[in-house]
Amino acid sequence: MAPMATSVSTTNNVGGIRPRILIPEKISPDGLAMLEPHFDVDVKLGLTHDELIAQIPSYHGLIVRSETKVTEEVLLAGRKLRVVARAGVGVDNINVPTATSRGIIVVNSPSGNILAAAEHTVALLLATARNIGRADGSLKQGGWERSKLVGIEVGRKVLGIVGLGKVGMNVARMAKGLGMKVVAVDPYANPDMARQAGVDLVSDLKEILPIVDFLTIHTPLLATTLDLVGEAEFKSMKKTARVLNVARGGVYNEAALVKALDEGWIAGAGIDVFTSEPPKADSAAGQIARHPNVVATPHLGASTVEAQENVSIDVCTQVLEILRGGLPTSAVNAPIILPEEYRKVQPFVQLVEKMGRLYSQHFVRTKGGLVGGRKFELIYHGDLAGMSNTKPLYAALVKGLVASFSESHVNIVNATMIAKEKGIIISETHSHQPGDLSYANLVTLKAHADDGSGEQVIQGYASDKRLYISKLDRFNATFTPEGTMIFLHNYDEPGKIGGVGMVLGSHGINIRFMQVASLDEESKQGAPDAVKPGNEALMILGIDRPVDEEVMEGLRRSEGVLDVVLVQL
Ligand SMILES: NC(=O)C1=CN([C@@H]2O[C@H](COP(=O)(O)OP(=O)(O)OC[C@H]3O[C@@H](n4cnc5c(N)ncnc54)[C@H](O)[C@@H]3O)[C@@H](O)[C@H]2O)C=CC1
Ligand SMILES: O=C(O)C(=O)COP(=O)(O)O
Repeated sequence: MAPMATSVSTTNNVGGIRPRILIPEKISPDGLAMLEPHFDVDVKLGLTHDELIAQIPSYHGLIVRSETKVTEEVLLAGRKLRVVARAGVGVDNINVPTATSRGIIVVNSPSGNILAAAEHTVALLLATARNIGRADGSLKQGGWERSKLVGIEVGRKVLGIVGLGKVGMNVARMAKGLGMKVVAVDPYANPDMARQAGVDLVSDLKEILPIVDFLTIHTPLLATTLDLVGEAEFKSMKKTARVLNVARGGVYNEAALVKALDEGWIAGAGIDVFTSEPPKADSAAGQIARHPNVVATPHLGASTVEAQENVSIDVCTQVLEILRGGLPTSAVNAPIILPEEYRKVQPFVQLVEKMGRLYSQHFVRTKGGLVGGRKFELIYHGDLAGMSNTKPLYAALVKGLVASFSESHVNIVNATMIAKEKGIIISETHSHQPGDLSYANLVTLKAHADDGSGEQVIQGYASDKRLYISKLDRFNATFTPEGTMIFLHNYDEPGKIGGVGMVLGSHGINIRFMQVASLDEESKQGAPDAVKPGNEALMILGIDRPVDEEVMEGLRRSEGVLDVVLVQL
């Protein structure tokens, strides 16, 4: 079938790069309307896996439900991808480890559809108890079967729940409302919440299997939950028991379920999800879907108008935020950071990244040092010292440090992994010393070298959203780290500025700003005779464009110049 393409918006931004978002599944328009003004949103339903791989390279965002398999191949082909959004809960159709290693943020909507899923579970519970599917089918075929379709009541019956998470807990409350006794197994559940909901929490699935009249599983599909209920488990259940699955195909072993139904080990099942969707006719899943004692639905748990609106708005809000450089509220592969925390830390994210770039270009060139294999210390002073979630700052430092020598796209998702790969060790210190408060928020970056080249220091602060570097190694300065800059280490003698101005002027290079930073007090006193004690300075020049080696050589040859470094920030 040819893919159906609907371009919700195709206009481009002035100046070109307008992020593109691909949507290969039906997503409620409520969220998409938020994206249209900012991005090119292409809804292309019915793409095959190969078509998805062919199309993904030009997209920055991908929004899916459960049908699209976001495999390693798709993620590797998605060279521009920044975010994969799952408009729902389960991310088992997304290769999250690959996304993480590529720095792609995976977001979901953890609670937008849980009420829908819980209600669908209850719908299947009652449908299996009262043979609703068969009765409806028979009547539509012209039948009028009453005695064959006698059901059972659910009130006063025992419901076993495996996985007392968001969906499981909602099912528990609804079942209590139906007058059921509820028992649950979940090693990570909150016992107080269970008690308050009137649920008996037990530690072992084996304990509840012989006593339940209905069993429902609400765990994600993990290695530990695959085939949670197999032949042995079905055999230990009451012959009158019914099982429900609105979680994921595979938590009940499908072949064992067919056997349990055929052999009469249990009485029936209500199944919404299958190991392969749609189930293949000759597979166990297909047999389940067709079985007369099964009420089957085609993965409809989240398919309500309300749930689809919720999940669409939830994930589109996050996609918007991420593609504008912000952070999501429910990333599957990134730490959670609250919006107000992020607003506070945001200017420092830029500052710390610049400090990392400055380090890797300035110190590595002047001292012949290394970035990889080094130990760095980030020290937060003033108000920043009180921040508990400094993960964005950590990530920004890794990004700044590796930007000059690596193609890696570093972000909050993969920063720890990339730092580890490069042998960069970063410790963070929250300094509460009163002496630190010359600025409200100050960050110090220290690099400790094992090779004897000493300790390097960069200090900076942000004020009114402007960034400043206030110390570079032994020099006190105040400059804005941006654009192309030349750092010229020289003897502090008259005539230096004129000489440098002449060299740059003769090559037609404009100086945006210039500053002479002097040695800090401690260094003035301790300076060795060879460098004329207290007589060193660091000239910092902001220039309007990158310069070539000839200009740099000209500067190096100028009288009294010790060292010249070109830095791009
Ligand atoms: N059919 C559908 O359309 C929908 C299906 N779902 C699926 O429902 C499932 C549950 O979703 P939520 O409740 O939102 O997840 P959740 O993460 O809130 O809850 C899962 C619970 O399972 C528990 N658990 C994990 N391993 C366990 C084990 N071995 N034994 C017992 N408990 C275990 C966890 O402690 C957690 O409390 C997911 O697989 C999700 O994809 C969710 C929405 C719609
Ligand atoms: O949210 C989930 O986990 C679901 O299974 C819902 O899947 P869907 O978005 O309806 O394809």
